[in-house]
Amino acid sequence: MDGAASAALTLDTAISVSRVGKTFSARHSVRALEQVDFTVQRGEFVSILGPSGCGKSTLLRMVAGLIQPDSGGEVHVLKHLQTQMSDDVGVVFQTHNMLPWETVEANIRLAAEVRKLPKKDIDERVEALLPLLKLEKFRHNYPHELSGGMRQRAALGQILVMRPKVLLLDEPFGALDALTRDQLNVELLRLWQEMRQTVLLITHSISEAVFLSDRVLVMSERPGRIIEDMRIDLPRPRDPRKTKEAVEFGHYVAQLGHLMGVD
Ligand SMILES: Nc1ncnc2c1ncn2[C@@H]1O[C@H](COP(=O)(O)OP(=O)(O)OP(=O)(O)O)[C@@H](O)[C@H]1O
Repeated sequence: MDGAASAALTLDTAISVSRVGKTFSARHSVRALEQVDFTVQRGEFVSILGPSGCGKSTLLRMVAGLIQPDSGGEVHVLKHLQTQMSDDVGVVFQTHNMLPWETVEANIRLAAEVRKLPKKDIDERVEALLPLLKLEKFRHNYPHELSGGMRQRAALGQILVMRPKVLLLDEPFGALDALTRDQLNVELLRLWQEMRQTVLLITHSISEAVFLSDRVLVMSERPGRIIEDMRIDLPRPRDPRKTKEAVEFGHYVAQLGHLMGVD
């Protein structure tokens, strides 16, 4: 890391991505990312918007330690060079990862049990999580007995049980209808306000990004670069109706729409 990049790694930095590029060379060579640089402070909620195929998921998987950048690029999470997955970082994908033959509660307990956390601690964590996720009444249900929104809430629970300091969300509500998605966004904000993890969210929805975030990063067409880093100065806590009716909300949405060429 050079001087400037290391200076950016202040005490409060949770995620630092510096000079990251990625070329995949499977069937044919694809340059997915080019010179990506950004930092996320501890406790910040940051969203990434960008056209389909610009490398958003690739970037998130790098922050998760699932794939490595090309030489020269570095990703640090909580001051550690990210070379593999760690329990400090939780990732939720668009499709859930629940075992169909286990109940909601058993699925939520799973990661903590695999890591052999004391039963008492797991019990406490699950009892705290179920009401937060509004799943108390469904704890004994199986995944196929849940609605899509409940399944994604349970999937979030499977990750939150590990109390990750950094939460990476790859379009976690992307497959849901608009109404359920709006409801889950409100719940996600509520959870974040209680737990205050650092969150990095990938979304295709401009209004979702503005509603949830402290900052929105916009990526270019592939190879993806960060072309905008916009601070969202809307007051918190954010009431959905008041926030979305605010003139400033409309301005942010319009500015981002313009940058993404959708206006
Ligand atoms: N494991 C891989 N092997 C080869 N190519 C890959 C791999 N993963 C991603 N790519 C390519 O890298 C590019 C970026 O993909 P990525 O999934 O990161 O984009 P994205 O912005 O998340 O897309 P979308 O918004 O459509 O989900 C694509 O061209 C994709 O085909």
